[in-house]
Amino acid sequence: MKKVIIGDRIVKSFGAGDETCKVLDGVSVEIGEGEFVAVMGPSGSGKSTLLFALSGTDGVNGGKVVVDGKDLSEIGEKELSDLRRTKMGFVFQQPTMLKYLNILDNIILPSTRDNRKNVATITEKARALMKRMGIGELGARDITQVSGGQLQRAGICRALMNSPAIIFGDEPTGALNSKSAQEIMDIFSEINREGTAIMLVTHDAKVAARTERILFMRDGTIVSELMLPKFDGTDLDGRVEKVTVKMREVGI
Ligand SMILES: Nc1ncnc2c1ncn2[C@@H]1O[C@H](COP(=O)(O)OP(=O)(O)OP(=O)(O)O)[C@@H](O)[C@H]1O
Repeated sequence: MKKVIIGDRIVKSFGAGDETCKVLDGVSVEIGEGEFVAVMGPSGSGKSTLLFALSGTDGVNGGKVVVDGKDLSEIGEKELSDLRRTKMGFVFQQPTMLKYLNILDNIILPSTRDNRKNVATITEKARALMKRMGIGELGARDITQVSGGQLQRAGICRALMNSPAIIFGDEPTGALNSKSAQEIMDIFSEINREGTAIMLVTHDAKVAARTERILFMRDGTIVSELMLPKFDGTDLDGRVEKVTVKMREVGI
């Protein structure tokens, strides 16, 4: 399987001198094309830091991250930002949307910033995505006039605008009720079935159970891994049970 991202013995520290804190302690992980991966672990174990390192959001202090054959530490700011924009999509717990723009304009903003000529084509793509995500009628609304689940759908539309090879999600369902969370996971499953790799940080066994590989972190290292068949919509309870057993085994 071709790799979208390779993390090789990543070390990440914060602080300096006596105050230095090693948050990632030599983590190696590879994400294959079209893979659906979850990262679980206790609070502070380094999950988000790993996601930020693999996505080039933050630099690393040791080891390397390779995306699309390029070592992120060897490319310039502009190339890194182009790589992130074209290959990666990001979905956070609280979608970071601008208050003075409506939903549609928020979705197209990152794509139109560097491409003012193609606003009509970009808008058309956004509208098609919004329709698919069940928010086709909400483009003109303010971000305060939609529910949390609808706002997250808008965040997913924005992440998909450049047809990325991988979507990173940091607790994307963390602020949603369980029904909305499962609906958002249905969307992620569909996106993944179409070939986009997804890497999600989550505390929720029910979310992790929808993925096919779960990495368990403790104290800045990956201590265990659970493989599951790709989710086909059946036996979610059985999958959740497997994740829960493993969580207990690992001590989460
Ligand atoms: N910018 C930063 N400066 C200093 N310390 C940081 C910074 N970012 C993260 N840390 C520390 O690194 C450790 C790991 O943080 P991280 O957010 O990766 O954990 P996490 O596993 O995602 O936790 P949670 O489940 O609570 O979100 C924590 O101790 C945190 O305080």
